[in-house]
Amino acid sequence: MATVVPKFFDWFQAHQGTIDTFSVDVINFPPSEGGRGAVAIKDIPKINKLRWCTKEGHVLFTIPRDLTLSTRTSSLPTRLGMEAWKNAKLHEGWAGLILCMMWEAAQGSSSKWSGYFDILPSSFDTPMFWTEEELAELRGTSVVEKLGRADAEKDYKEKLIPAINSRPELFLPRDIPTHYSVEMYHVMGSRILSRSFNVEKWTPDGEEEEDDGGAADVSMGSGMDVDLPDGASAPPTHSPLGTDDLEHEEGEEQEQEDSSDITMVPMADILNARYRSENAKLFYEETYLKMISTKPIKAGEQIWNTYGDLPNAELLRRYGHVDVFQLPSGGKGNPGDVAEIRADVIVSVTAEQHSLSTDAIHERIDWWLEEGGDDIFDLYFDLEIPPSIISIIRLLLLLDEEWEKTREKAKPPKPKMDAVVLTVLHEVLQRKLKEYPTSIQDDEQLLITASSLNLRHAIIVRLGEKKILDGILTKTAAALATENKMKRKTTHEDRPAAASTLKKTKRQA
Ligand SMILES: C[S@@+](CC[C@H](N)C(=O)[O-])C[C@H]1O[C@@H](n2cnc3c(N)ncnc32)[C@H](O)[C@@H]1O
Repeated sequence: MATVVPKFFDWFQAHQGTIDTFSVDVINFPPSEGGRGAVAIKDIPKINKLRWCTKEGHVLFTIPRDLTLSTRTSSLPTRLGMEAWKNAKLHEGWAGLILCMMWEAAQGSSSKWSGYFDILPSSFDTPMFWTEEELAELRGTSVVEKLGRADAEKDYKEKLIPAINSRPELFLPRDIPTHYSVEMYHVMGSRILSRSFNVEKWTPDGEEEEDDGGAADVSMGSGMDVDLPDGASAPPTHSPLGTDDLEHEEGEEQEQEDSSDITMVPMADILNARYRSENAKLFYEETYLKMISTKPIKAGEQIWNTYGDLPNAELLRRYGHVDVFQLPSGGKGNPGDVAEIRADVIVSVTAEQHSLSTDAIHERIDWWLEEGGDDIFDLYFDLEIPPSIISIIRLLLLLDEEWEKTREKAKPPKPKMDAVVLTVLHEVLQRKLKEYPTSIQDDEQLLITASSLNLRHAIIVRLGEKKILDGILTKTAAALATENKMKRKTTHEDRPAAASTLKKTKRQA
C-alpha cells in the first residue's frame, strides 16, 4: 500500500514528525467509513512490545509541538503586537486562530504549514454550507439554531476586518479577496470545527500527568477524543458556527478554556471516528504529541479516533456526517442520539393546562435558572424521563404556600411522577413531534428515495430524534392509562365501601 498523501508525509517527516510507516498508512476508505483515513498495515498490538513494562500503547506517529498550528505557534500574534491582538479581541474565541490560518495560508510555500494546508479540505457537507431549502429539512432539530452564521459574520466584520485593514504590510491588499474573504473565514472556521484539538500547555507537575509515563489525553477541540476526566469542561466549539456555543465560550466554559489551546494537529486529524470504535488516542509529552493504540488493531483495519460518540445532530453540524447502526430497540440509527426539549415548551403547556399566571411562571422559572436548573432537557434512547423535567413541571404547579417553602429551602420539588405531570408531558412530547416537517413513517419512506446526501443526512438526524420522542410518548401514554385505570378502580371500589358503611350505620341506628 502507498499513502494517498505522499507529499504530506514528506513534509511531515521533514519537520520532525515521525510515522511508524511499517504499521500505519493513509488510504481512501468508502465515504460511509470516513473517506481518507489511517489504516493498520500490519497487526498492531495494544501494548508497545518494546515498552510493555510501561503498559503504553503502540506509538503510531508523533507530532512535534511546534508543528501544531495555534495562536501559540504562529508568528502572527507577535508580528501584529500582543496589545493590538488583544485590543482586536483576537485572544477570545476562535477568531485569532482563524486569522492565523488565513495569514499562514496567504504566505504560500514560505509558511511552515504549507504542506499541511495542501491536504486540508476546502468544501464541507456541514449545514453551514446548505441552502435554505436544505436547512428547512432540519426543522425541529437543534442543528439550525446552533449554526449561528450571522454571529460568525459579525465576528469577521468586527474583529478580523479592522485588524486586517490596520496592517496592510502584513495583510496584503491584493490577498484580501482571496485569503481574507468571508468565504475563507467560514472555510477556516469549519476546518477548526472538524479537525482541531484542545492542547494544553505543558505543565511538568500538571494534573494532566498520568501514571503511564507522563502521557496525558489531548482532546480534539471540536469533540474528537473527549475522554476528559469527570467534571472537566467540554472542549471548545466553533464560536462562529453556534450562538449556543458562543454563549458557552463567553460563559462558564470560557472561564476554564484558553483559546490558545485550540490547535490544529497535522496527521492526528487524519483519523476518522465511528461510534464506540476508538482504537487510538492522542497523548502529549513536553515537546511532542503522540498517537497511541488503545486496542489491538488488525492489519487492514481502520485506525479510529473518537469525536466523543456524539449524536447525529452534532456529528452533522460539526463534521458533516452521521453514524448509522442497528439499534438495540430495532431499526437503524445512532445509539448516541439525543432529542432536546426546550423548557419554554414545558412552561407553555403547563400554563395552558392549569391556567397559570405569567408573573408566577416568571418568578419560578427565574429561580429555577438561578439555582442552575436546565433550560434544555436531553432525552436518550434509554427512553427514561429525565427527573429534572418532572421537577420543573411540579415547580410550576406548586400552590403559592408550597412555592414559598421551596424557595426558602432552595430545593426544587422532588421528581415524583403522577397523572398530572404525565398529562403535561404527553402534550409536550406531541408538540415537540409536530415541530418536525414529517412523521416517522414519512421519513422511513423518504429515506428509500432520498437522492441527495444532505437530504439523507437531514432525514437520519430528525428520524433518530423522533424515534426517541415517540418511544417516550408511548411510555408516557401507557403510564397515563395505568394511572387513570387505578383512579377509576379506586373510585369504583370506594362506592361499595361507602354503601356498606351506610348499611352498618343504619343497622346500628
Ligand atoms: C478529522 S477529519 C478526518 C479525516 C478526513 N477524512 C480527511 O480526509 O482528512 C474529520 C472529517 O472526516 C470525515 N469523517 C470522519 N469520520 C467519518 C465517518 N465515520 N463517516 C463519514 N465521514 C467521516 C468527516 O468529513 C469529518 O468532517
